[in-house]
Amino acid sequence: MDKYDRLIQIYRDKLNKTIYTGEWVKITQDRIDNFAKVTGDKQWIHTDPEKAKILSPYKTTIAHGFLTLSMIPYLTKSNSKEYFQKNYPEMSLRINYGLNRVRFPSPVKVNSSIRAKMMPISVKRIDNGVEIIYKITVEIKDEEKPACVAEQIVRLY
Ligand SMILES: C/C=C/C(=O)SCCNC(=O)CCNC(=O)[C@H](O)C(C)(C)COP(=O)(O)OP(=O)(O)OC[C@H]1O[C@@H](n2cnc3c(N)ncnc32)[C@H](O)[C@@H]1OP(=O)(O)O
Repeated sequence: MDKYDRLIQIYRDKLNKTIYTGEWVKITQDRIDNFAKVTGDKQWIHTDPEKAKILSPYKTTIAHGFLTLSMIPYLTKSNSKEYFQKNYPEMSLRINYGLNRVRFPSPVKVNSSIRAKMMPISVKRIDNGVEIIYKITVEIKDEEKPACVAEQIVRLY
């Protein structure tokens, strides 16, 4: 058994279980505006509180869906050194291979709080490595429907 088989063994026991629940993070207008600036997506539904109050079905500004998506590493702390050492023993490199299904079931209204949960749903051997797929659910405080559900594919070497 090599280091990849040992990692697969560890993850087989974690499959379909929530292995991490992050802290709540408030989504401020400032964060939304900064995301609008760096991506060039300045649609009023996100950036104009006065217009949104009158015209938006949500009666306030909402976060870009891609902002929520891009916060997944921060919300799960999965890119930290501590996370890597704890969760991927013996590995030296992690690659974000991409996403499968992504949905934004519920809008994130400004000043609401979100957090992420991680659940490994598949683990398999690949050439000189291991591939793990996580189901990520981003919840909104005091709301039933999540902001985002996504499957993230991670490769470990
Ligand atoms: C110009 C603006 C740009 C933006 O960036 S806007 C910001 C980002 N987008 C949003 O905020 C959209 C928010 N979403 C919604 O308002 C609603 O969403 C919709 C109106 C778009 C659709 O609503 P409904 O037709 O009622 O669909 P459903 O029941 O919400 O399901 C949508 C998909 O989400 C999955 N889903 C819902 N709840 C869960 C859950 N709890 N766990 C896992 N998946 C869930 C479903 O299965 C389905 O998926 P399946 O399209 O593949 O059938």
